[in-house]
Amino acid sequence: MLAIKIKKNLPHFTIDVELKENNNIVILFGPSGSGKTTILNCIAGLDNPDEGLIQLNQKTFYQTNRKSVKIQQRKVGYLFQDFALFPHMTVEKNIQYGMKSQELMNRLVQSVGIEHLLKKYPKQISGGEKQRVALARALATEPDILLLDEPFSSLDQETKKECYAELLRLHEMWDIPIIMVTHDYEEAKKLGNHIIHLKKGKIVNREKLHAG
Ligand SMILES: Nc1ncnc2c1ncn2[C@@H]1O[C@H](COP(=O)(O)OP(=O)(O)OP(=O)(O)O)[C@@H](O)[C@H]1O
Repeated sequence: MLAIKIKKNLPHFTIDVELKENNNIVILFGPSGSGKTTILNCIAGLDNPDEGLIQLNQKTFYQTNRKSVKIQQRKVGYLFQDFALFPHMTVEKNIQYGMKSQELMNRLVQSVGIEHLLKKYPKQISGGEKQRVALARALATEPDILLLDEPFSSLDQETKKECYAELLRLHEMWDIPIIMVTHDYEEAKKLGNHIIHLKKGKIVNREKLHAG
């Protein structure tokens, strides 16, 4: 169970959101600059709210006036908008970083279709390929929660479909919350149990799609 009730002042508005989610796929949907990435960063521990509470499975990541739990202790898998691959490591080493099992790695490498890229460095591969590597790396850590910031935006339709299927399979297998940002409403409907519509830091609509 993920419980969030946070406020954070930004230059032009205040993020003020409350969420309680079981192990669902939750889509954060909203215009550019509405606070989606900032919310993911607060869950990951890269940024802090000004006040509130962030809890995952009885573990308090953040609470007003208390020392927040460090990012390394949160067991968060995060795919960043800019993919954030380590430039000096090959694709293989990037995925192995924080990896839990070789078997899972082999499976992920195959399902996102990057077997042929393992010995290459990030600067030698395309944007869509980087995105697939970043997705495999986020999943390979077997996290307690998965945060995905536009994880499929640079992929072609065929690869997207395969990655959707793999994400749904892993979600079923691991039963963890997945919080995902996308600007693609069709994608949101295909993958999300819930869609949270954000505008200037506030939740303006909550859609329940699939049971969860
Ligand atoms: N480091 C920062 N310092 C100051 N303001 C910031 C910073 N990061 C983001 N902002 C501002 O906070 C607001 C929310 O940004 P955020 O990146 O969370 O939005 P977003 O919904 O993820 O946008 P996008 O869909 O374009 O990625 C924006 O108005 C942005 O300009």
